[in-house]
Amino acid sequence: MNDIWPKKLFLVGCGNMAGQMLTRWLACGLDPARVTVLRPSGRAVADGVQVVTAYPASLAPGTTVLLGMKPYQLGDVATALAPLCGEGTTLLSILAGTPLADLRRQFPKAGPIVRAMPNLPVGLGQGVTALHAEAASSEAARTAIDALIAPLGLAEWIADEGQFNEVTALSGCGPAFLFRFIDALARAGEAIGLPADQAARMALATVHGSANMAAQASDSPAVLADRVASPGGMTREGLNILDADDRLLKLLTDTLCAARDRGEEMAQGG
Ligand SMILES: NC(=O)C1=CN([C@@H]2O[C@H](COP(=O)(O)OP(=O)(O)OC[C@H]3O[C@@H](n4cnc5c(N)ncnc54)[C@H](O)[C@@H]3O)[C@@H](O)[C@H]2O)C=CC1
Ligand SMILES: O=C(O)[C@@H]1CCC=N1
Repeated sequence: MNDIWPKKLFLVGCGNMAGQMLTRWLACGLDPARVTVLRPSGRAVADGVQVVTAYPASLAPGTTVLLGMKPYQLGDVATALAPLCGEGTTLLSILAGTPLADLRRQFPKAGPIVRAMPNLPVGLGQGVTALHAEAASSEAARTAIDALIAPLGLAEWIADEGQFNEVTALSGCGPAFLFRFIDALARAGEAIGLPADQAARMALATVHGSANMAAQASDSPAVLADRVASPGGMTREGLNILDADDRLLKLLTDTLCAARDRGEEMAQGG
């Protein structure tokens, strides 16, 4: 089998998100000896993965650098990291609201720069990662990134970088909205009289089973919803509440707009 992994992987920051990506890569066969993590705490990450608290003197050609810290730290990180990045360095950025042009300005000598927006379920191989590469990126660079991202779940190249904040709102932030929904479903069950722990278990299992079913069905979720609703039955009355004046649709549209708009602010340095 072809070696799908970068020769070396250098992670700048390994918190919630980058940590999930690394967990999955290691579970799928990435040799930990190829991985170095820079993290201020110096805390161990995984068996065999080198952790450093300062930048190395150089990066080997063929290194892929994952920018996994917070977006506002880009300037400080670039000051130390950019001199280490040459043509043989690929940069993969998961920084929300941070356009490729800003990254290129900070890393003028680096090789291909790819913007990625993963979400937390990548740790299970069930995530979504949106991708966008600079127009000048070679086919080989895109293929290498495809191979690296494939074990994480669904990968979607986004043709227009201008839509990156929209996809971030949908799939990057999406797990938080779904977690909130599961919690609200459980609390609503409690509000109508069910024991809290039982409602929590049943809400989670209902969402889990329904998501799995929707993923395997040939029909759309909209059609599946109607299939649950027996004519004249209970579900229809519930759907009527969600559907009245497009209530749920408007709520989610407002939710995505707010998240998207924050991405726009972050892109302006806010
Ligand atoms: N949490 C999520 O679901 C998602 C997060 N992202 C992006 O991932 C990035 C990280 O977010 P989280 O993992 O949520 O945050 P986090 O706070 O869990 O992780 C950030 C990590 O960076 C480290 N760090 C801080 N300063 C550093 C420095 N100067 N050099 C190297 N490492 C440093 C911190 O120790 C921390 O472990 C952000 O840019 C965010 O936009 C993208 C998609 C989803
Ligand atoms: O909240 C954030 O800014 C990041 C982007 C997507 C998920 N977390």
